[in-house]
This record gives sequence, structure tokens and C-alpha cells, in this order.
Amino acid sequence: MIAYLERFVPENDSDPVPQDDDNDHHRHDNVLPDSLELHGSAVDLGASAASIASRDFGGMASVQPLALIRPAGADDIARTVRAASATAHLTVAARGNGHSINGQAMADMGLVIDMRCLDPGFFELASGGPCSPPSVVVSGGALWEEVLDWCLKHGLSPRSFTDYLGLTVGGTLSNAGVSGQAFLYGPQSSNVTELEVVTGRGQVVVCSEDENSELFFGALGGLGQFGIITKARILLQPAPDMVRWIRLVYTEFAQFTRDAELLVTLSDGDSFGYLEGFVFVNGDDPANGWPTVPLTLDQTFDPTRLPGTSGSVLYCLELGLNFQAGDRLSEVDSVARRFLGRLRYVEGLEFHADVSYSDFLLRVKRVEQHAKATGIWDAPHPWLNLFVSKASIADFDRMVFKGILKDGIGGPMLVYPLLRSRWDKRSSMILPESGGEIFYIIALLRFTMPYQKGPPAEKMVSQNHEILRTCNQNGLDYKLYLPHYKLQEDWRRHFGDKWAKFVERKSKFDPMAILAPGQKIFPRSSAPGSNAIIDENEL
Ligand SMILES: Cc1cc2nc3c(=O)[nH]c(=O)nc-3n(C[C@H](O)[C@H](O)[C@H](O)COP(=O)(O)OP(=O)(O)OC[C@H]3O[C@@H](n4cnc5c(N)ncnc54)[C@H](O)[C@@H]3O)c2cc1C
Repeated sequence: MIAYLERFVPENDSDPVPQDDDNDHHRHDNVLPDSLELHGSAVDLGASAASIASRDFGGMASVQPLALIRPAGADDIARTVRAASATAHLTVAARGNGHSINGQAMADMGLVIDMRCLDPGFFELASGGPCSPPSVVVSGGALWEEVLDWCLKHGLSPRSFTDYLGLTVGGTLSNAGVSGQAFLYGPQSSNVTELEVVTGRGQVVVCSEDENSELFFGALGGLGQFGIITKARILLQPAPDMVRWIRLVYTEFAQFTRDAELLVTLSDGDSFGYLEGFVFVNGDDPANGWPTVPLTLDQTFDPTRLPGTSGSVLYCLELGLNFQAGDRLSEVDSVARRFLGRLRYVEGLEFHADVSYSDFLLRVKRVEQHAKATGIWDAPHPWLNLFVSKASIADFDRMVFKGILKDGIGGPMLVYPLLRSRWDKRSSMILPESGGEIFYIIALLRFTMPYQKGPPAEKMVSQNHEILRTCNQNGLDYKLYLPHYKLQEDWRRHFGDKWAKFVERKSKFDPMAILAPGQKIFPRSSAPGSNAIIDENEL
């Protein structure tokens, strides 16, 4: 047992946090609480903690933690939260794999929990029965690529993924977790049936649709505000062996959306297993244009196939058709042709490759390796993600893709439809207000070289602001995905009529606002129920 009883004031940090002797807050914040008595966990302090906990993928935010805790189990996380609640101002942030953009997993002079250390290698399979699919219980700190790897060894697979699998289960469930399977199965948060959560009261609680359901639905998409997800039961299905990966080029947005919407609304089981889409520049720019479309090195994009009326940007529908290694390729061809025969893409601008299921799901790992080698991975990433209603998507295309972003962003500009009915209304996730079944996800994934080889981060951030201003000024119906706001009135607007429920859940499960301070939704309060932001009229 490591009992961490020693009081600590950071002295040797290369970048010490200024002390404010007049301010009791800082005196409290700069010591580890006496009650932080952990069983087998490691505690890193000062510069060593900061080297991990003050950085994220966005590369634009940085705050100094008080300590980084590598938990030995959920009980130690609960002890940490309880110890923080015994102080006046300490906060606790779960850090998944730190792939946030705006410091969401950080805690300014608070305790950061390295979720990657929690129960590594913990997998518990339930094989399912005639009426229930198989499922696996995993640690909240497991990476999706680890979950996939383990499941494939059992011939199984999760149903819903993210494009990139180097993200933790708890990190994506706290947002939603969206990729090309989501039109079929919903986001990852719609594909878990049970969670183990450490609440802001320091209790370890198992929750599901039937048991402690407020906490279950609150935590899904809850931005880490109600509890730290320490375990999750994930629904599985038999894994296919192979995927026919298909890309189809469109010149007209209306035809691209018509075909994408047609495919996502086909009945279950009569559809592709994966559907996404992206916008690219009509030109030979290697980062933004035609070369981004072919799937293999021996494929080329032939621009003479484009009609003379083509505009400044083009669209690509990306599909995945699952099949088994033993299936005859002529059968796969005929299934693919049956679907493609109904679509209106540009003839001759169709690409396909047959790849293993795991290579398909791990496709962004190859991008990561390349980006790490060139320095792009460590450069700032001012990404912007939105959900836009079907009613506003044509305006978004006209004003943003064809206007503000007509020269590209130096990385993928994703746009594809999702179905509202696949998202659970009871969860904390927020979708565009107009209630139609179809809405779109937009992901502007900037991958540029560090300044000065690439543009300054401020320029990209200000382009994001311009996009949001344009949406606001023109009344487009949208919500941020992976939201980032600094002011509570903006959060209130974001949550709309779900704000009162969000506040109610906060007061119930984390009344002192200890958890996930990097989201900047609720200020830490010093006594349960005294949280200044909670307006009693709203409860
Ligand atoms: C290269 C890349 C590709 C991506 N692709 C996709 C994609 O295809 N689809 C998609 O939906 N998203 C995608 N994302 C976004 C990603 O889902 C979010 O950034 C997610 O939060 C990252 O997970 P993480 O484990 O790194 O979480 P972190 O960044 O570490 O944490 C995110 C937030 O969740 C909280 N948190 C972390 N772990 C827990 C836990 N166990 N319990 C409760 N709260 C917790 C943190 O405190 C923080 O507030 C991508 C991001 C990157 C960088």
C-alpha cells in the first residue's frame, strides 16, 4: 500500500505556478489533501505530472496540474474524488488519451487521473443468448484499438467505432463516439448497456437503463460532468473478415446528399456497414484535392472525367461493405453493384479496394504514423466538429464549403448523414434543434505542418470563428460536437431545453463541481449544494 500522506508544495517546477498569499484558494490548491490515501496507485507531482497532464492533441491549451494519479482501481479514483471534496477548491479530471482539442481533460492545479493505467487488460466476455447479443466489459481507460484487438481474437467486434481507435472508451462515451457505422447502430454511446462510474460524491456506482438510470444516461455524452467511467459493457457482434472499401465522386452536393440519405435510410441488413463522406478541392493539391481520393497507390484520379460545370469543391461518398473471406468475389461484386446501380456519382470516378476488417478499422493509424514522422501530429490542431440539421446543410455547403473553405483546410473535411432515432434522447448528447430524422456531422480535421511551415494556429482558430459566425448570422441550425465554450451562457444555449436536466444531474451526482473542470461548464464550489450556478428555479 502506498499511503500518500505527505503535504506537497511544488518547488522544483521549471514553470512554477504563481502563489497568491492573499488568496486562500491557492494555498489549499497547492497541497495534496491529507486524506489522499491510495492503495497501490502512483502519484506524480510537479514537472513530471505536467509533462503528460498539461498537454492534449489540440496543442493550444496548457494548464499545470497539482498531481497526476495513476490509479490501481476504481476505489482509488473514488478516494481521490472524496479527498478533493474535503478541500475547498481541488478538482479532478479524468484523462483518457488526451485527444481533446481545447484542454477538456486538464485540471488547473487539480488532480488528473491517468485512465490509461486503470485495469489494463481487463476484459470480461458475456457470450449472449438467443435474445441478447454478446458483450464485453472493459476498463474505461482501454483504447478502442485494444478492445478491437481483444474482440477479434474471439471472432467478435464492437458495432460502432470512431475513425481513429487510439481513444479511450471513457473519453468517447463522454462525448458520443461517431464514425461510419453510426447511421446503422448509433454512436458508441448507444452501444453500451452498463457502466461503472465514480461519481463526484466519490461513490462507485453500477448503472444501466434499469439501474441508476439517471447516472447512466447522464454519463453518456455527459462530458465527464457526472462521473468517471471506470468500466463499460459494450455490445458486440460477429466480426466480418473483410471490407470492400469504396469511394465515389460527386460534383453536385444535392446528388451527394440524395445518395447518402438514400443509403442511410435503407432498412437494416440491406445496407452498407459503413458510410461517410468528405469534401475535397477540385484541383491537384496533394493535401486537399484529387490525390486525397484514390485508395491505393496504383489508382489515379482522372480529372478529365469531371464535367465542365464542376465547381471549386467536389464530394466523395465513402462506403464499406463487410464480407467473409470465404465469400466469392463475384457475389461481393454483385451486391456492391446492386447498391451502386442506384447512385448518381461521376462515371469513372469510382475507387475500391478489398482490405481486412482490422486494416479498415485501423486505417487512421497509418495517418498517425505518417503525421508523427513529419511533425504534423504534434502541431496544433484547431479542429471544429458540428452537427448540422438537414434543413441547414445545403446552406452550410454553399456558405462554408464552397465559400470560406473552398481552398481546403490541409486535412479531411468530413460530411455525412446520421439518423436521430439511433441516438438515445435520455442521454446528455445534444443534437440540432429541428427534430427531423436526418442530420449531418461535419468534422474539419486540420492536419497542417507546425508554423512557419504551416499556417499559424490563430489563423485557423479565427477561420473556425468565421464559420460559426456565418452559421449564427444566417440562422443555420447546428450544435457543436465535442463542444468547447468558456461562458456559462454559451453552455446554456448549447444545451437548450436540456440545460435544466443537465444542471439537475450535476447537483445530484457532482454537487461541488469537482469533475472535469477543463470543460469549463461549472465552477468548483466549496460546499455541497452551494454551487453558484445552480438556479433553483430551474430544478
Ligand atoms: C486523431 C483523432 C481522431 C478522432 N476521431 C474521432 C471520431 O472518428 N469520432 C469521434 O466521435 N471522435 C473522434 N475524435 C474525438 C474524440 O472522441 C474525443 O476527443 C475524445 O474525448 C477523446 O478521447 P480521449 O480518450 O483522448 O479523451 P480525453 O481527451 O482524455 O478526455 C475527453 C473528456 O472526457 C473526460 N474523460 C476522459 N475519460 C473519462 C472517463 N473514463 N470517464 C469520464 N470522463 C472521462 C475528460 O475529463 C475530458 O473532459 C478524434 C480525436 C482525435 C484526436
